[in-house]
Amino acid sequence: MASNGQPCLSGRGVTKIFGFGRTRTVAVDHVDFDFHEGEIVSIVGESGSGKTTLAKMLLGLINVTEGEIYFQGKKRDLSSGRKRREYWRNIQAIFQDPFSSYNIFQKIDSVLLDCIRMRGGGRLPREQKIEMMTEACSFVNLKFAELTNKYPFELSGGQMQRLMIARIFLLKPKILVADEPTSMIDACSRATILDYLMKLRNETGMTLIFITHDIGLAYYVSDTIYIMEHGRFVESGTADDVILHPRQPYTRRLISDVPKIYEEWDLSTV
Ligand SMILES: Nc1ncnc2c1ncn2[C@@H]1O[C@H](COP(=O)(O)OP(=O)(O)OP(=O)(O)O)[C@@H](O)[C@H]1O
Repeated sequence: MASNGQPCLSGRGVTKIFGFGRTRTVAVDHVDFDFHEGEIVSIVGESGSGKTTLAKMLLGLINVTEGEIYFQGKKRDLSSGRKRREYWRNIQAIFQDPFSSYNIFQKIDSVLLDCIRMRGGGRLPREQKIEMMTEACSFVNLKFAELTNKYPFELSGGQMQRLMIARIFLLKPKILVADEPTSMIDACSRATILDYLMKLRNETGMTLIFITHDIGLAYYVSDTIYIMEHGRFVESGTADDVILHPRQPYTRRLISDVPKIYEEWDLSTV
């Protein structure tokens, strides 16, 4: 594990209830967690298990009904606009649909300049900003010079996700929540995106939280895995512990849906 052992984001009894009476849904039910600095964590569960709701609470996009979230050891306080903006400097997200992640009227230059501004670099000389944007694009193998004056929708889905990672490269948050970031792109781009995310973690030491239904992907990328069923964490531990020695029937079922998850591929039979 690349973690240095300090919990960066923790939760105790974190719960989210939507609606009242007959429409009442307990989407996340008293979950406890400790995500450490530099750690890659996956939260794995089937559709409707509460993963996205938990991700939104981590990001401070929706309120917690019950329980507490701690950021760097202190109770998280999002009670004012200033505190929320400060928190969002530290935690960022990549969502599954790159097409809906951009404002269609905003050119790529402006998307990246916003990130520099958010990091306090708004008054830097133009040449320095261009240098920073060029570096961020080349980190994900995009050429900034070819992107200026273009709109994100002129890129492919895979290129848009890479641009998302270039944004994160500029923003350098302490925590990145990636909610099914590869589910809408082809298999080849998927491996590339995962590799860039891991490279980014290695270079910046950020905590990476993957939200996914894909336990195979979780095993490939994670230090730690949390298994979510009906809003609860039913099992958690190192990726090897959870995948090689699953204790819960639910985990075993998720694993059995991915044949040969941890066996070597025998290409001689193909
Ligand atoms: N805004 C909302 N209002 C009411 N119920 C909601 C709301 N958002 C989510 N839910 C319910 O909470 C439960 C958990 O949903 P959530 O989207 O968190 O699951 P998920 O594991 O992310 O699923 P998926 O993988 O399909 O995105 C579901 O029963 C869902 O219907």
